[in-house]
Amino acid sequence: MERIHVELGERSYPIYIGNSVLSDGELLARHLADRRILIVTNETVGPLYLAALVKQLSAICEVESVTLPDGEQYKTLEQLDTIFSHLLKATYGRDSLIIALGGGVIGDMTGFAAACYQRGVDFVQIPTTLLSQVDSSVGGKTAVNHALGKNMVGAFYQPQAVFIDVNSLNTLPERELSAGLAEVIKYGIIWDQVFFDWLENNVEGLLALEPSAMTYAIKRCCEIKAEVVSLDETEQSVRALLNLGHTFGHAIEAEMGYGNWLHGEAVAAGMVQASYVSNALGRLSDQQLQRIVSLIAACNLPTKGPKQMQPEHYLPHMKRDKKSVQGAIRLILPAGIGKAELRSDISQEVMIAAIEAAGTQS
Ligand SMILES: NC(=O)c1ccc[n+]([C@@H]2O[C@H](COP(=O)([O-])OP(=O)(O)OC[C@H]3O[C@@H](n4cnc5c(N)ncnc54)[C@H](O)[C@@H]3O)[C@@H](O)[C@H]2O)c1
Ligand SMILES: O=C(O)C(=O)C[C@@H](O)[C@H](O)[C@H](O)COP(=O)(O)O
Ligand SMILES: [Zn+2]
Repeated sequence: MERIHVELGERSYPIYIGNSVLSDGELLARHLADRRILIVTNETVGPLYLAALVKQLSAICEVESVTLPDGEQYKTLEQLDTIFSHLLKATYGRDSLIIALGGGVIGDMTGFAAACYQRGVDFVQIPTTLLSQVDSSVGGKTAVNHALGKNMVGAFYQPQAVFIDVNSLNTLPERELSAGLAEVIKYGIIWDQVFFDWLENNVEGLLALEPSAMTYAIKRCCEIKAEVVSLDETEQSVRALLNLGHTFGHAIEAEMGYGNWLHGEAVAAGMVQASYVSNALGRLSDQQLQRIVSLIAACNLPTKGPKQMQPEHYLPHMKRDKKSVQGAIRLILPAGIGKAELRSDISQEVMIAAIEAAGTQS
């Protein structure tokens, strides 16, 4: 069992990574005993993992569950209300604890519900997708979508603990595994060239769910995310680097209709588009650009934008991005491999040229 510490003063918490975390009664009891717990899950993950978790928890606490519909299109205020209604009808108090059992959609919504319910109750993340294990369960960004933009209504609200059971990936569809690898690659590009090199040499093992490769990748991503979040919890500076590819990617998700392009797929294409901007500025060599494109393609991820989107379709979304200042778009751009920078001096012409250079799907 691996344990990573997220250092945030009184909001610090552990991340546990292992292959039997969900059946480790002693570990769960350490964090959850004697609490009144509501598990939030969805109609796909519930049938797979809810019964086993409830069985463990029933021995140590009072537990109920609520099951939401599955999909990015349900990451809405309406579904949040379903959680609140359940909590209120069953008279959950401020001493309650909410568990997110699922991928990033369930994690982001449950975290936001926990931040809001009676002005804040404890919550724990049990992420079951690769993407949520390497990224969304850590760091306390919680939110729901708005028709006009991704994650536009939310809060920074940290969990009490994160329990990552690598075995849960065995039931994950291949497309979702690839989507998670997009955020894995992101860490290599923005922070750790050695990790990027390692990824190039271990793609096959990761796609085959080889346990030691997968556990290492999840651990390294959580270490990097914990380090970045500890330095800058509320994205005043360095945390913005975790947004590589997201200004373009969120535009794709919103424009294409939530759920049509998976978050990881949109981020993959967005990282390529951002890399073309860097290349045009002389901050990323042709060879480095090609390595990024090749690694993304090797993970069965898109390297080009959707054929339905012309460059001008991106811009209204990009202007609403949360990193924008007074309507000016700010981009995270690779500065070589293993390093990235926040740039606010990129003209829209350069952005459009990069989207065109990256290409659109045929
Ligand atoms: N808060 C953050 O820092 C952060 C970081 C990255 C992404 N996100 C958000 O996370 C979301 C994407 O998360 P995601 O990729 O996990 O998508 P998701 O939550 O939609 O899960 C993907 C699919 O896999 C299913 N699933 C989950 N676990 C499974 C399992 N073990 N076996 C079989 N099926 C399983 C889900 O039901 C869903 O159909 C987006 O909304 C994105 O904005 C947030
Ligand atoms: O944790 C962060 O910070 C991130 O930016 C991680 C991203 O992968 C994630 O998609 C996040 O939800 C995007 O944040 P947003 O502020 O652009 O909505
Ligand atoms: Zn993301």
